[in-house]
Amino acid sequence: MSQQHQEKGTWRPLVLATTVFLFGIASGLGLHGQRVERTQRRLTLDNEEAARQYAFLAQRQLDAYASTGLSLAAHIGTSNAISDATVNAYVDSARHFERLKGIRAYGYLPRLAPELADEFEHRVQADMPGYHIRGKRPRADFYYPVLYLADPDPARAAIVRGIDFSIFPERLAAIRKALATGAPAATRVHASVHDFAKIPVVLTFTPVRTADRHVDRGVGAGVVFSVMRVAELFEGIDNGKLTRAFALAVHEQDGPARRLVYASDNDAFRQADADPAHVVYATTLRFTDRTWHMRILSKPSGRSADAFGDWPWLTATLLASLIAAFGTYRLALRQRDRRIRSEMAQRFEVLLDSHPFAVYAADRAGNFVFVNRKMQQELGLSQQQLIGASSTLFMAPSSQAVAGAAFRKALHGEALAYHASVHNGHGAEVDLAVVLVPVIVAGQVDRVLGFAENVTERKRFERELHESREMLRLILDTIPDRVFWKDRESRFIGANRHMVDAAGLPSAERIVGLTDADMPWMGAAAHYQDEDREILASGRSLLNMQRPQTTEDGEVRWFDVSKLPLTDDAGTVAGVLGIVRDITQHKRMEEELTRRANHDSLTGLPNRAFFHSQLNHAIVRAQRRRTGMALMYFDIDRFKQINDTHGHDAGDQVIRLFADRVCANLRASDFVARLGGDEFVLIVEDMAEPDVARHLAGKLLASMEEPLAIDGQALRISTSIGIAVFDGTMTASQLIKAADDAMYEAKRGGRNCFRPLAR
Ligand SMILES: Nc1nc2c(ncn2[C@@H]2O[C@H](COP(=O)(O)OP(=O)(O)OP(=O)(O)O)[C@@H](O)[C@H]2O)c(=O)[nH]1
Repeated sequence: MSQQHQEKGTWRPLVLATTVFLFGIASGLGLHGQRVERTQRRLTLDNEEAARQYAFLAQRQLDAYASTGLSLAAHIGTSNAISDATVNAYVDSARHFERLKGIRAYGYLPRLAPELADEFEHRVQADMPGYHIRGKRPRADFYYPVLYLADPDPARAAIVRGIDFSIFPERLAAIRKALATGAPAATRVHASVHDFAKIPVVLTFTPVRTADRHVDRGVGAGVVFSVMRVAELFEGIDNGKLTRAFALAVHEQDGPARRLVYASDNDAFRQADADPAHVVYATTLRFTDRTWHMRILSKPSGRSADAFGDWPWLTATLLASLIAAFGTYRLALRQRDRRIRSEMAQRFEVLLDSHPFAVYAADRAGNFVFVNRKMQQELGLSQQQLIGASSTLFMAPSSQAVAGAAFRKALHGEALAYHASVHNGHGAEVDLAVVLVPVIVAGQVDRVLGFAENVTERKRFERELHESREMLRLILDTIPDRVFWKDRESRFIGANRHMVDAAGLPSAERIVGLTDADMPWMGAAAHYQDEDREILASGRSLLNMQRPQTTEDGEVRWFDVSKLPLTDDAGTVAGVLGIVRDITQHKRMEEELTRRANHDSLTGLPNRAFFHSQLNHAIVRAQRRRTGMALMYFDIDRFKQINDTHGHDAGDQVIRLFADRVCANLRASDFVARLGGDEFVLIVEDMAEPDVARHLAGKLLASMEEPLAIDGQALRISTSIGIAVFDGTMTASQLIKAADDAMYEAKRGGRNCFRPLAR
């Protein structure tokens, strides 16, 4: 921000505050003048409501008068009789008239034709002695004498007076109107006729219909009347509160002359006409057939405002202006800060809007106050839908706790990162890596900025990679081979379970970094590392190398080892993959097969095939070493007879025992083989002289002298031996033939002897 900006920003609050102070003082003084008036107006408003209520009460009271007259008329209409009892009943039933404020008297005026007046008087006198109708008008159509009269004043108890009400024109007009309309009618306000004080009254007449045969049926038997003092009526409303608080003026509304019905005082009456502004409330009151205009006026307060005498007000004004000025100063400062912040926020928002990450800002309550375009894309919702919404609203249930905890920490000023899953507007789950940064303003975290990277794809890839690694590990651990892989320095990087077991390690992790020198086969480590180096250098595999290995128990086991180069993405050899298969079992089977192929199953001695290869080797050795070598051919004499006499099994036993006796006489270097049947051959090497062969043949002959024990029987056998001594040039066939021929010589010579060296 520029220097000019700062100065402008600093002065502005001061100028504003001073203006507010001066304006406050001026307004305070100005307002003071209006205060009284305002107070008055307020009072007026209050009063208007009160006046409205008073008017309502007045109307209710008037309605009560009218309805009481109607109910009394109904009573007389149903029980038209003349007796003390009926008078008493009438008085009792009419008691409720007495509760009405201002009722002076009420009673019944029968409608009486003049020609029936005498009869009527006579009939009434029977029950009420002395009854006499006074004031009868000459030539009148009807008389309206008082028959019943009641007075709420205890001093003026119920009396019966025979005065004819129709002598008063005012009353006669109202009576006629009531009878003509069938509804209550009232006189205008007039002075009481008999009262000395001439108090203004209104008389109400309510028509009575009766079935009496002395009066016109259906027209009206007469009227119920009541005398009401209007002043008492209005002053009695709300127990006189009305006339204490207000001035009241009521006028008759019908007719050109506005006759005054009631005025609470002369001033009020005059004021109402002179200054309508004093009228708080004006309304019309309906009373039977009459309409009254009522005006309720405010009474003058009598107080006047003193502009400079009201020190508390002025002090308050000064104080208020000072407070307002101070408040304005603070507010202006805050607004300036807010404006600066808002400008900065706007700049930030422009920057953040194009940020490659989803960026948002949340207020202290966790509601979004800003979301950038990427954020809207990630959640699939518009800015309008997101602003104001709770940031936890979109969290997957599994992430709510971690996200909530992170947000609370951020509110304490901590910047932190976490992973969370959210549900976007399309219902899909999105994995986010979120970094929360608290935005601190005036020492307090104002809002929290969130930077969220969509890691859904990455997490899916990691998950798949993990799964495929797990699968690979499972496969590697399942196959019976040992598998390992090494780096360029021949250090193990990994191995399967069999390899780890063979290495005597507790887990696959422990093999990482070790070399063959750390393994139980450390003696072969140098050799193995040479192989590794060769593969790393050449890039070629070394396949199916079979090698024995002696275990810690001393057992020799055979392994088939293949080593292959491991290449990296660039095709460079980066390590060695080794697959080691334990072929001990296979090896043993192979040896067994070889042994079986080269040995005779009956005696366990080498067979003919083995003999031939051995003979060739012996010839080569004899020639090379120039040592003596002889071949002996021999069989059991007359073996056929043994078979024939003792059976083939016994023959087999003889062959086995014969072979044992032969072997018992041989040196380790001698090679004996069974050619088949009872035929055997013996290769004698490294002979110092030809006599060695003769000597050996003699030993063999002698060894047969002891009878064999066959099936509990002693069996004598002998052998005939043909000896051929290698002359240094003979082939194997020549040597065999010479030995064979010599053996036949021995046979011919009588058996149990050897040829040709026998002497
Ligand atoms: N029990 C048994 N007999 C065999 C076996 N192989 C061959 N033979 C018999 O061995 C006998 C060999 O007889 P020869 O060698 O021809 O005659 P010999 O009776 O031994 O008489 P000389 O050799 O002239 O002394 C034959 O009867 C064969 O059937 C064998 O594995 N077991």
